[in-house]
Amino acid sequence: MSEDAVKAMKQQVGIAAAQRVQSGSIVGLGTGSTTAFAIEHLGDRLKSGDLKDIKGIPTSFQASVLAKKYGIPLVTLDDVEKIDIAIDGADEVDPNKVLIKGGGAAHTREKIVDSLADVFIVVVDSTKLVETLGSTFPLPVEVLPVAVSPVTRALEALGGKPELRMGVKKDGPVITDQGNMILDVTFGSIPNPAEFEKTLNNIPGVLDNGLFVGLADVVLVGEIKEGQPIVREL
Ligand SMILES: O=C[C@H](O)[C@H](O)[C@H](O)COP(=O)(O)O
Repeated sequence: MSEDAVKAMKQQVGIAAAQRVQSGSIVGLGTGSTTAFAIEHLGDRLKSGDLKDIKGIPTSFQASVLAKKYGIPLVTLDDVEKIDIAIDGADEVDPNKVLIKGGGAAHTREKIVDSLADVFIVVVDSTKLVETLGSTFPLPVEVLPVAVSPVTRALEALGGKPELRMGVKKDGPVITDQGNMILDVTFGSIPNPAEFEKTLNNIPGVLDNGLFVGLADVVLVGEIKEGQPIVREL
């Protein structure tokens, strides 16, 4: 599939999710290239007057920068008791709406925000749909820098092949918004994600991993049909 086609699907699905936000809502703002289109469209709706009085809770510096660019007022988790709706992308989605996230190293904060939302809408293009999790994308694990070596060994003992994520346009490892590092772990497949999520998070030094189990309420999928981008619900 061409890059333009994937971009068109992401844009369409991002807009579709942003259309579901109602005036007065507290909105969790996810991270990544698909959610960026949703944030932009929320800004467009605010500007046109179609949407009023929303407040965003960003899941990363990226989301916060975009929200400011598009005129979305921001609050923190200290300012609100609940989040009405969260919109976020994913790297893999299985038929049970279980996700792998963290391709942008933001999954720890995303999980906090997405799990607090009354409605969590996932936005993906059709290339993200998989039968078995872990088959196309390594699982991101956020790790305290001092614990990278022991956590690497623990992940290997669980059958994974961990690789320290390295920066692009930056020498050395990727440092997350929280000051930690990311191990991308290839498992080949993850047949029991609910149990595995807990097993991984029990390793001392692991902050959180990219498995999102039982959190997604709605998955919107961008597809190309007869040459045009369309959106369907999984
Ligand atoms: O850490 C990043 C996030 O989990 C993203 O939501 C995920 O990687 C999907 O990103 P994109 O929409 O750019 O494919």
